[in-house]
Amino acid sequence: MSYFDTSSPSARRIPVTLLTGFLGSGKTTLLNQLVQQPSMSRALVIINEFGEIGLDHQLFSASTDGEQIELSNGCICCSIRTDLAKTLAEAVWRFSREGKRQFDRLIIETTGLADPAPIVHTLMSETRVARHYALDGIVTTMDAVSGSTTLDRHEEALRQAAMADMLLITKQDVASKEQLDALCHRLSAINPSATQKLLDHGRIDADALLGLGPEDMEARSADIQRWLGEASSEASVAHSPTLSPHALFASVEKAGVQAGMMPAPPRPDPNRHDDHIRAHCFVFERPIRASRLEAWLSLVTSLMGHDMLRIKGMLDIEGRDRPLVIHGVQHLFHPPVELEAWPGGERFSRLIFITRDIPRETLEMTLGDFLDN
Ligand SMILES: Nc1nc2c(ncn2[C@@H]2O[C@H](COP(=O)(O)OP(=O)(O)OP(=O)(O)O)[C@@H](O)[C@H]2O)c(=O)[nH]1
Repeated sequence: MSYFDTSSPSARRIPVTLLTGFLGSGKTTLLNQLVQQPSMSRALVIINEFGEIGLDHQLFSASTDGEQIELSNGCICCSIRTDLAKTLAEAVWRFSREGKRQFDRLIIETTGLADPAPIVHTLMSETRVARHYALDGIVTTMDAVSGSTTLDRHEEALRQAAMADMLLITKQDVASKEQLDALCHRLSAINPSATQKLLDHGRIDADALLGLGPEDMEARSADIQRWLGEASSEASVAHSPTLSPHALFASVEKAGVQAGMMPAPPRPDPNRHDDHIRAHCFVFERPIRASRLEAWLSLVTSLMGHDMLRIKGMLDIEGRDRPLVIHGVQHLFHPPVELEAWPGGERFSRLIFITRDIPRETLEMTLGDFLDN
């Protein structure tokens, strides 16, 4: 029997959960919890990351043996939509053994800047995809601390909230009651039909996220587009040449992580989402002194405020053997987490900044001053 045989009951379409939510709102944290649970044990996970150096897939693979695909050459809602379609179509045979598919559910974690509508469109309208997959639901994480500000400032967040079947409100433990109430109230106005749940560090019964069953996603998507006042779901993205290296920092290539992560020349710029939002990735080969990095991070977050959207890092800190993972979401820094081992045995620091209207040179100049002294 072939897995292309759609007449067979075992070849029913594969349910897809679209996991979305703004930068740093807790998608990877949730995903790591979900894949530990029996109902997700045969899930294939696709992680789409913004910027040429991805960390999420490494943090995810550190926590599970499950099958995963990393897409980091751009955002699947815009610049690499065709890559998504191709990846989905190929996954059916790529993750098969002796004619049997090795996964029976798909979870797609989008970038924090993704518009879910074009992704839904790809799932439903690309014949080679729609033949095998069916949307099971859109789950959106919302950060209770920064959620209201993010909805004010970023249309992407508004779209993610508006399209959700389930809204998972994260970080209630560090939010004030006013922040939490205001966000829940606002979300009810934006998307009254979505279920809202409070999430503590990603902990939820995975079964609660299954079968959310949008009946007519196409119609709903069109309604939402109208509601958002936009005529088309097609995103247009400006592309620019890739980053130029700086003497202070080892290039990604030198650090030996080129394979599968750096874009080939004609590809869209993976670090650029639109004319304003950029990912700036830095790699350091030598261990970093914690006190200097801390001083620098507090300087840039206080100076650049809301325009510093997200900081992620896996760091080789002087005096420590294990990697330290740091997460900054706008003004909030989460407690760092020490991993058991260096993913893939590659010991070096990587720092990723997702910014609005902050040129790379500004970061390089200040970082250079701090780390040189
Ligand atoms: N206090 C608290 N922290 C949380 C909670 N959920 C997630 N976090 C923290 O928030 C930070 C960002 O979480 P991630 O899961 O990486 O967020 P993300 O949405 O995948 O981030 P991007 O990939 O940048 O879009 C991490 O430090 C998490 O530990 C929560 O419920 N409470």
